[in-house]
Amino acid sequence: MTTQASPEAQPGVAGTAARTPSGSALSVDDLRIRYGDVEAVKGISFSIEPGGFLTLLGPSGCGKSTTLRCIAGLEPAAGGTIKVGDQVVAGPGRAVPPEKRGINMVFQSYAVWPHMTVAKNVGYGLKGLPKQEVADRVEEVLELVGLASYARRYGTELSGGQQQRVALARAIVTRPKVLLFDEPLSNLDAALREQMRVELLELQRTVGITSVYVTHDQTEAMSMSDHVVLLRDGVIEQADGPRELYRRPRSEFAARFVGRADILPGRLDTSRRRLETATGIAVVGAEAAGDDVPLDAASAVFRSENVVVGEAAERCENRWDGTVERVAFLGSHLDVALEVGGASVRAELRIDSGVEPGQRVAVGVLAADVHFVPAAGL
Ligand SMILES: Nc1ncnc2c1ncn2[C@@H]1O[C@H](COP(=O)(O)OP(=O)(O)OP(=O)(O)O)[C@@H](O)[C@H]1O
Repeated sequence: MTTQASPEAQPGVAGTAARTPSGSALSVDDLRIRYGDVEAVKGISFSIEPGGFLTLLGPSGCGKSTTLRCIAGLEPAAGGTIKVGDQVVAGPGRAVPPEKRGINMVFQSYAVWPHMTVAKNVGYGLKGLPKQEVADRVEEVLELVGLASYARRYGTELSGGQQQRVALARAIVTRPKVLLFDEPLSNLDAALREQMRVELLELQRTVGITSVYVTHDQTEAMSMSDHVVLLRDGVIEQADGPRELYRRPRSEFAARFVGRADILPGRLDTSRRRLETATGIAVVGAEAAGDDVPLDAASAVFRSENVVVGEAAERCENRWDGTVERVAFLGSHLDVALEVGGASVRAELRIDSGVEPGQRVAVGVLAADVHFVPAAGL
């Protein structure tokens, strides 16, 4: 498990196993959450500086939503501490109620009240404030989410994307310290989802609100976050900046979960830069494997888009003879399955590469694109 912030992690967010650093907008330290005998979250720690955008990413059941709900105060913590700014909102003998945490949450189901106008939906959380102030603040946020001209519409008269914007406006109008998002875009179709991703991030940057976002969609996580906390079975598998997580996954699980990876298990030699598979394929990397990688149970990892064939392979330190097994046309590229010395390698090739099933080709990968992780199962 890695909880170190990477050198290229953006300012604003830190994945860390250390005690809650001062100056964080939100910090979670050794958080544990139980459902009866089942420990759903097993001691996770991370923190976000003001204005940061952190994503909890992972497969179904890894504990993302449970963690988010616990931060919101909707689930009790069985151990550990949650702080919003300097205030402990959950900790030994302490559980601040959800409405007193200074946190708002945006859900997958927009929960927009159909019988109320957009303005009433958004202003609901401001009850008790002077009428004019409510009107001004509602107008201000509706402007921000691009719904200024929809104030008098009813919830039933809105599209899915517009409802999600209302939900967003309602969540920010009370000016919470932290905003939580639970898969907010998953009910939208692909095109709208992409558009909303951009809009949501722009809004987050404009308002500068500290955000925690839950998704199982790696594209969403990579494109929106300063920092990604990848969860697996209730523990942190890797906490890193999105680029670092993609370029340097620290495990086979992380490599497979984020992007498409080729993974060749084998033994490292003592230089820790050269691996040999059981079938005798040698794979060299530009950098030596880290100390956490056992010599006799390592895997070489590289991205499918970094695999080249034909003449381009001549430039690569890793050059193997291969056979094209399958070619699938995916619009933007070809997904090509290759057999290389008994191992399977996937390549993403240009659509004009001219490869055909059965063809013998030179297959290449630059050493700089290879790195080593512990073989799975350890
Ligand atoms: N109310 C509950 N009672 C018992 N177990 C629960 C409850 N809610 C969640 N769990 C269990 O806790 C674990 C984590 O669930 P959680 O919903 O946090 O996962 P998730 O990563 O958000 O998954 P998904 O993407 O499917 O929502 C799972 O094993 C789940 O079965």
